[in-house]
Amino acid sequence: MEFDLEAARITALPEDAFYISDFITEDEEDWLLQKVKSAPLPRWTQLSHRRLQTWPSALTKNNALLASPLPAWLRSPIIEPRFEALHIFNKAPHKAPNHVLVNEYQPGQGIMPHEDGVAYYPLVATVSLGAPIVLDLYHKPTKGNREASGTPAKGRRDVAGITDTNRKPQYRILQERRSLLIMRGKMYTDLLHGIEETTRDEDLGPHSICNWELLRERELYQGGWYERKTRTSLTYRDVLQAVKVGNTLKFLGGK
Ligand SMILES: O=C(O)CCC(=O)C(=O)O
Ligand SMILES: [Fe+2]
Repeated sequence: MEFDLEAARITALPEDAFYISDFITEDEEDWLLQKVKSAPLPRWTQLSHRRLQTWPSALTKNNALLASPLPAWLRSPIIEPRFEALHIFNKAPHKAPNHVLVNEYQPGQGIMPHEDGVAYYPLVATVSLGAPIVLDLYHKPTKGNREASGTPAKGRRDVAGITDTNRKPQYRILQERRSLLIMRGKMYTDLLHGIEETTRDEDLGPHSICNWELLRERELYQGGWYERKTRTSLTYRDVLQAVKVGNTLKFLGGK
C-alpha cells in the first residue's frame, strides 16, 4: 500500500510535520488499549503528571538502548505494514523504530515543554488512542530573547527553559484518537513540545489549531472546546546507539 505523505503535511509548521487522522481503525485502537492495560503493573512508571511504559526497556545512562525486539503488538500493524508504506524511517540508522514510549494522561495531566533530545534520530511518530489532546509547540528560548525580556539566564526559567514572557505556545496541534503525528527535522530539533495540565482544551478553531483542515471530526469541536478524557500515546523513535545484547558486557566496560 502506498500513501501520499505530502497530502498529510501540516503546511503552517516548520519542516517537517505530518498528520494522518485515520491511521488505525477503531478495532485496532480497542485492541491496542487492551494491550497497554494488560501489561504487568511493574511495566508502568508513575510520574507526577502522567504514567509511562518504556519498550523494550529504558535507555542506559549514556543514552544507549540494549537492543531487543519490540513486542509484536507494538510492531503490527503500526510499523509493519503502515510505517513501512510511508517510508518514514528509511533514512534512520536502523531503518525502523527500535523504541516506544507509552504515555497515559488522565484529565488534568500533561507534560512540560521539552525536547526529545540527542539520544534519538530526529524523528518521532505518535499514535494517539482513547481521546483527543492538544500538543503545544514553543520556540526554544534563545539567549537573545531572554535578554530582551529582561529575564536573567537562570532566574525565572522553568525546567524546560520557557520564560514567563513566552509561555504562550507558538503553534497548537490537535491529535485525534486513532491519528498519527510525525515530527522530524527542524520540527524535532528547533521546537519544544508539551501538553497543558488542564481538564479542557479551549480556544479551538481554524485560527488556533494548525492542523484544523486535516482533522477527521471537526464537528466535535464546534463549540471551541472539549473535556479531556484519558488519552494514551505510543511514541515511536529510533535510538541512535543500539547495543546488541552479545556486546552488552563489553559496552558496559567489561573486558
Ligand atoms: O504524548 C505525547 O503526544 C507526547 C509525549 C512526549 O512528548 C514524549 O514522550 O516525549
Ligand atoms: Fe517529547
